[in-house]
Formats: sequence, structure tokens, C-alpha cells
Amino acid sequence: MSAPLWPAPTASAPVHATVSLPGSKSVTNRALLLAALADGPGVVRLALRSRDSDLMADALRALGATMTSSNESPSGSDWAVTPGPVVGGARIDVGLAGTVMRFVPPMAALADGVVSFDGDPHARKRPMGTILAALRALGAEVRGDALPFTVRGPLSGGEVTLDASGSSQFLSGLLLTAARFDKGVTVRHAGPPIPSQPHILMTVAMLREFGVQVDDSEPDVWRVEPGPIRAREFTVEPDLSNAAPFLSAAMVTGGSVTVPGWPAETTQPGDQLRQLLTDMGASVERTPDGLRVTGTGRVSGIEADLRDVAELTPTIAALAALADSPSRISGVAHIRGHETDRLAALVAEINGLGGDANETDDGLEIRPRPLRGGVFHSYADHRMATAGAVIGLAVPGVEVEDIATTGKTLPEFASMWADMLRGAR
Ligand SMILES: O=C(O)C1=C[C@@H](OP(=O)(O)O)[C@@H](O)[C@H](O)C1
Ligand SMILES: C=C(OP(=O)(O)O)C(=O)O
Repeated sequence: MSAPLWPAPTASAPVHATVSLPGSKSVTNRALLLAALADGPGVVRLALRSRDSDLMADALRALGATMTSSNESPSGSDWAVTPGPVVGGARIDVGLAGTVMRFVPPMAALADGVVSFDGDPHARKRPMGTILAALRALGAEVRGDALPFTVRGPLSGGEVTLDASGSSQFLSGLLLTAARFDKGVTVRHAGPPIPSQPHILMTVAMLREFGVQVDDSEPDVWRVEPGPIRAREFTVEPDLSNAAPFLSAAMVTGGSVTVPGWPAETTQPGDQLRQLLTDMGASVERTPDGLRVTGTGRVSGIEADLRDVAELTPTIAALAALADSPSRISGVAHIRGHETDRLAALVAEINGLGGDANETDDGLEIRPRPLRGGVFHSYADHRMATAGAVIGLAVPGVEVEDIATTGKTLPEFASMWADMLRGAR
């Protein structure tokens, strides 16, 4: 049975809206994991509730933590987390969540017993070999090189060299649990540049906020000292990457969208939207109400290396498909291993609507061409679905397949989109 089609609303007037985003997926899943590894009970406030974060909570529970949520609201929940001894015997469903499949196995290696992992059909195609080999090198018994696989600890930690050019999550995953290994961990990266650097800075910053000693002073080497992860209360920032389609709506329709609670300083890669959207023709300002993006209705093409902010590629590509000059996106070869092969998917869907896009070795070239309506396939990828919604604002007759797939990180996407547009149609 094919997934239902969602008629993407076309904006007939400029959008003027304030859009509050729930918590960051990346921060939520790090905070939940660190809370579950901590030296006492803690609280994670304003945590995202979505498929990826609920899978993380389920995984932590299966490994022995007590997880209780309260204050459920559209902006998130508060999780009371009581760590327990990490237990084997669990079967963990990672869904399609990179943060669950790469962050939880090192924690599972603290258990004296087998933990098995599996996920969605496409999750079995996502790269895992690098982190599984690293766990093996550190002393865990690992069966398999991709999902499904099993991990059996315990491991004592120590030094390991890996190539994290395929995903920053290989490195983040090891670092997040490392303080709990008897010898801590020293990880060396050897290979082409690591993508999504802000996510590594996020890992290091959050480890320090939980009292862990991390030395990242030498390029491509990270040393985590063994020691306690300190229990605390932690409040999650709004998800700035999920702000991307909403801020894009201001650009495409010549309106303005304000996102409240935009942090003054953050390690989230979505903060770089301020520069990227400016480069594409928006004006961006911090106001007392939040970050405001105002557009003219015209979008300029962009030449951008998105290696550091790879997860923004689908939205930037959607804007580029509506732009009045050519775009070239580079530095993102590794997103072929994201929720789907995003380079192939973006080319297929943009060209399927009459556009003119092609893949390069490490990115995309997109040239202006009038688009027409049609089905925009989402490949179970939340950011493909929201990219289709952005194009649909300007192109009548776009139907996005399986809009519910946005539940991976933003279950309320369709109603938030409708609310945003209510004043505009
Ligand atoms: O650590 C994280 O929370 C993430 C790291 C990045 O992964 P890659 O390094 O594989 O791009 C990013 O794209 C993903 O959405 C979230
Ligand atoms: C790449 C992404 O997710 P994941 O955490 O599953 O890797 C993403 O959200 O764009």
C-alpha cells in the first residue's frame, strides 16, 4: 500500500507568523543518554517528544534506566531520569534514528550481557561499521557490521583510531559514554574531514556541562577522562534545524517568520541558517520576540559548502529549486548515508517537478527552471517531506508523500504549517 499524499498548501499571500519550535533532537537525545549514565537522578526539561527521542527513551529504559515523563505539551516534556546498572538482554529498536543507532551501542557495552539492535528497513543500510569496529577494538564483542548487530561488554576503554568522515555520530557516540569506561577513551580521527563539526562541539560542550573532563585541544584527537557523569537538571533549546522550513516560508512568500527562544549562543548547526538565508536574499534580525526572517519573495541561488550543517541540505536545496539563479552545494557526500540517499532523492524529486538538478561528487547543482505540480516522494525522510512542503508554497499541485514521516523529529509539522499559513491564505 502506498503512503497517503498530502496536498502541500500553496501560499497566496505573504506569510506573517510566529512559530515556536519544540526541543532539539540532537540536544534531547544527548541529554537523555547522559542523564541515564549519570551518578544520580536528574531531569531533562523541554525535551523533544518525537519518534527519535521516544526511541532513545525506550532504549535507555531497556538498558536499566527509569524514565518518567511529565508536563507533556506541544513544546515538549520533562523527563525524570533515574540511572540504574546497565543491564544486558535488551533488544533495542533504533527506528531510523542515527542518534540512537550510534549513541546507544557504546552504552550497551557497559553491560555484562548481550544487547541486540535492529531498526527500520532503511536503517540497515546506514553506515555503522566504523563505530562497531571501534567498540571491538576497545574490547567489546560485536557481531555484525551493520544493523542488525549485537554488542556484548564489558569493555575497559583506552585508545582507538577511526575514520569519522562518514558521520560525526561515530565520534559523538563513543565520547558520550567514554567517561564510564574504566580507562576513559582517547579517540583519534584519521581520514577526510569529519562532517557536522558543530555536533561534535555539542557533544563536547554537553559532556562538560555534565561534569566530564574532555580534552579536545589537539586537532582530530579527543580525550575523555574516566569519572562520574554528574546528575543535573538540563533544559533543551528549540530545534533550530527544524526552524529551517518555516523560516524558508518567509523567504518564498515574501513575508516574515519569527522563531521565539533562538539562543544567543548555541552549538546547534541550525544557527548557521542566519547566514545561509541572508546569503539567499533574506533579512535576518534578532528581535525581543525571537529570530525574525523577512523575505522578498525572490530567492537567490547560493554557492555553499554545507559540510558542517549537512542536515540543512534538503531545505537549502528546496530553496535553491525556487531561486532565480543557479546554486552549488558541496561538502555533503556523506548525506548519501542519511535517512535516505539525500543527494539522489533531492535530484529525483526536484527534477520530477520539472526542475534542473544534478549530483556532483559531494553535493548538488541546481539551476532555475519553472516547476510544476506532482508527487514529491519523502523516502521515510522527515527533511525530504518538509522540503516538499517548502516547494509547495510556491508551486501549485505539489503532493508530499507520507507527511507523517516528519514525526521522526517534529510530529506536529502539518498542523504547525497550517497554523503558520492561516493568516496568509
Ligand atoms: O549528532 C547529531 O545529533 C547529528 C549529527 C549529524 O550527523 P552526520 O554527522 O551523520 O551528518 C546530523 O546530520 C544529524 O542530524 C544529527
Ligand atoms: C541526518 C539526520 O538524522 P539522524 O539523527 O537520523 O542521523 C537528520 O535529522 O537530518
